[in-house]
Amino acid sequence: MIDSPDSVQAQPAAAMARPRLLIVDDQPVNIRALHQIFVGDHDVFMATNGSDAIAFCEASQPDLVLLDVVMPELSGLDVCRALKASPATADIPVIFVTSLNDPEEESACWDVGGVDFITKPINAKTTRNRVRAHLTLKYQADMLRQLAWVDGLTGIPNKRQVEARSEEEFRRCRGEELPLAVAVVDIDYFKAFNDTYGHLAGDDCLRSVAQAIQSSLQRAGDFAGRMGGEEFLCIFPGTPLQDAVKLLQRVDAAIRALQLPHVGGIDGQVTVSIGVVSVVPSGDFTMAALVEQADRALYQAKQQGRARIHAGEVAAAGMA
Ligand SMILES: Nc1nc2c(ncn2[C@@H]2O[C@H](COP(=O)(O)OP(=O)(O)OP(=O)(O)O)[C@@H](O)[C@H]2O)c(=O)[nH]1
Repeated sequence: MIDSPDSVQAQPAAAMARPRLLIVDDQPVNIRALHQIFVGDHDVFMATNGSDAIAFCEASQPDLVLLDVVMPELSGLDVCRALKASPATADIPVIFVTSLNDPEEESACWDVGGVDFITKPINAKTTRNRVRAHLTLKYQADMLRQLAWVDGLTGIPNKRQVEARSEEEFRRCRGEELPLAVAVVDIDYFKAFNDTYGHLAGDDCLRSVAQAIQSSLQRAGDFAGRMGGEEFLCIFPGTPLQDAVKLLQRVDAAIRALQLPHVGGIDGQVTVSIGVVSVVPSGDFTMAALVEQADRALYQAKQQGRARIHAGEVAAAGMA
């Protein structure tokens, strides 16, 4: 089962090459023993208390944590619980390193989300193999998540991810009575671009446009993805129509700034047409209907000459 994404972007596939381990123990002598086992082929980081461990995980996302159970202030159980509660750190596997020989304590380690145990005094070979097995599982889960949610060509969210997240935002905006703006961004005369410059150049163009769109969305909550072909969808939660148009002018400017030549295009360069609508979701109105209205607005932008933004009226729902 692959989790629904908070935000899944392309990740470097080299994660397994030199995994990043965090060792957490209040006793430096224990840290040293584990450090020796892994330092040759892992990047090893160390923390001597729970707060530092949590802060490190949030900031640096290690591939795996080796966590002592008994520590002053925050115990290993507290640390693991905190990591699992935060979407940013929930997927980091935690292996407990424990000298406890108590079934109840052992059970508590599973309950807070640990993936395995290593008992002290540690056996170097067992420790190595346990860590390797869990790193492999983590790597495979990351790969699956990426394949499922990230567009292979451009590295931005794919249609499935956009649909999952936009449904979530739609429900949230309906609950909070906020406007939700949706825009369809479509490259102009892209067939002619492919015909003139070739399919590989077309792929490069798609990657550049995707990155330009992505980097011009800066507000938390705004997101974009590739819906297929040369079409992208942008979602702006909590945004009335006129504000969405301003945000899209930035998107449009970022794409023009690429100055990608296109002899069959508008002004001799790659441009996009954009259709945008915004609505405070209510009643039976659906996300699919909102996207359909944005598509209609895109059609208008194409009809009016391309290389422009058309702000559409939303039928059958109050305008935002
Ligand atoms: N290089 C490349 N081309 C693609 C990809 N996906 C779709 N296309 C091409 O995108 C083109 C889209 O063409 P049309 O739908 O006719 O639209 P257009 O030529 O952009 O015309 P307008 O949208 O009306 O301005 C087709 O030629 C597809 O083959 C892709 O992944 N890579």
